[in-house]
Amino acid sequence: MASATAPTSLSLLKITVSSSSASRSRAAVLPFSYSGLRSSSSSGLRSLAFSAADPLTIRALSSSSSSRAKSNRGLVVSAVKKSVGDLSAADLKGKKVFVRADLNVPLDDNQNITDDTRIRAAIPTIKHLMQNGAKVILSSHLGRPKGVTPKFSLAPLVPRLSELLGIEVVKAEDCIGPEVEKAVAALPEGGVLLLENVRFYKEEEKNEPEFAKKLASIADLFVNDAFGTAHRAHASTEGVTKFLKPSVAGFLLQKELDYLVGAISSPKRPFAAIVGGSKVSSKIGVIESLLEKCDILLLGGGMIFTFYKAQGLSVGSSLVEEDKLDLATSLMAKAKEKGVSLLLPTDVVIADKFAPDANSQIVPASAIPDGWMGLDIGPDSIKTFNEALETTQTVIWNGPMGVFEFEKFAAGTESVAKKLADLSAKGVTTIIGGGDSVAAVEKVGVASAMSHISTGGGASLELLEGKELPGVLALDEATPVAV
Ligand SMILES: Nc1ncnc2c1ncn2[C@@H]1O[C@H](COP(=O)(O)OP(=O)(O)OP(=O)(O)O)[C@@H](O)[C@H]1O
Ligand SMILES: O=C(O)[C@H](O)COP(=O)(O)O
Repeated sequence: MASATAPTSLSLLKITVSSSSASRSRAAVLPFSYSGLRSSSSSGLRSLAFSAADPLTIRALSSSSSSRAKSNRGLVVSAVKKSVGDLSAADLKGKKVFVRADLNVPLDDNQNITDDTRIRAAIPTIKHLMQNGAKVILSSHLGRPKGVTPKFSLAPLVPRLSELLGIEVVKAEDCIGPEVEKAVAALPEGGVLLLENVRFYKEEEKNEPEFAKKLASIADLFVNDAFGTAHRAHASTEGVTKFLKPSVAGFLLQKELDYLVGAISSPKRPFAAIVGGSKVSSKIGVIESLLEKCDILLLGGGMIFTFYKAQGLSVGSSLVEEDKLDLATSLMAKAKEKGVSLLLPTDVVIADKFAPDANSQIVPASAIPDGWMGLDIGPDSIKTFNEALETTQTVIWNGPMGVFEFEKFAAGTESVAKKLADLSAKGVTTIIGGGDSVAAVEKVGVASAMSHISTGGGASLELLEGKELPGVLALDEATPVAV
């Protein structure tokens, strides 16, 4: 298997060149006005927690990013979004703020939270609002319920939220209606009311204006911090912006955009992308987008066998997408044309069946016997990948190198995770683009070492493909400032 990387695209940010300093926005100095990057060696979630106490720090440019800012001189980035950090204390004090977060966390059969990452990631914005005397009305979905479904209630989140916020969070039984209005009226400054799962209403996913209007009616302004749901045009992510002004980005949303768009749009070079996962078909957009940006592209995971086969190699019973052979050939040609160094694994760990206890052996990529399937990248590939990564200043990773869920085939993925942690400690910007690569990084215990770990699965993939996220697009534009 191989590794993969995440590309980036910038259709979200329309960049124009200007020589006039008067027309430069703040984004001309800070790469994008919705924030500046923190130190590349800081951990994503740790730095978020830090910025909760001092939200301005999220804007502070680290020494590593200041060189990037320099290279952006003369650029005006438009379509940038206003942030909660742009609002003054007077804008917030006593105001009812509708905060959309993505608190879609996994629960076990006993309704215990098995991973609270998304709750912790939402805390900085909520704390900032509390500290500024706002009344926080917190909204989220959980799962994909069809109507009111008790097992998808947000009630199990209340104790953890209360613990992290240091106050007693009040829970509403609904997300609209008279009871909610009463609870909002009783909310003190600095208080937090958690609304019930907004997807208990089918109108949420249909983005029905009347429903959005009802949600908006209980608040004065809107903060969207739900990065993981920003690719959905739903009533609580997009619809409410039509009824609430200002509508601004929260700190988590800012940070995700900083890394998944900002750090990749003008990276410290060399810039490597590692892309893995099961199928090339699900990563076409990401690979194509990354090829426009990166210097080195490392490929791993199940997708590499389609590339091998396209080159005429035998792949045994490895995962292959026969209808994507031409695509693999054209991606290789595109890499050449763009001057991107495309690295495919040179050896693989093969198995006689798809199982944790399969027999395994290491063979050159060109010597996979019939009846065997490649389930991980081999030691030579790991060495080559590590050497290539050693030269980089920015790395983005999306998708495991192999079937890391099986211990026997986890070495390639784990070595990439460890290598990125090492690089991070040396000041390289390391970005984990969501999905299984995040699980791998957590499994290895190096999550806190990375510059940024995305809280979005589908949202991060869409962003890396260069798609515009409706939940971001709908927010107010930042006011340009002369510099
Ligand atoms: N050689 C391989 N053969 C079969 N499956 C593989 C191979 N290498 C990796 N995989 C599987 O790919 C899966 C992850 O692929 P996927 O495309 O979902 O990547 P991802 O980046 O996690 O995507 P997402 O961000 O959408 O979750 C893992 O479950 C892993 O076991
Ligand atoms: O887990 C996610 O990716 C987000 O919470 C979005 O959930 P959804 O795919 O059900 O919209």
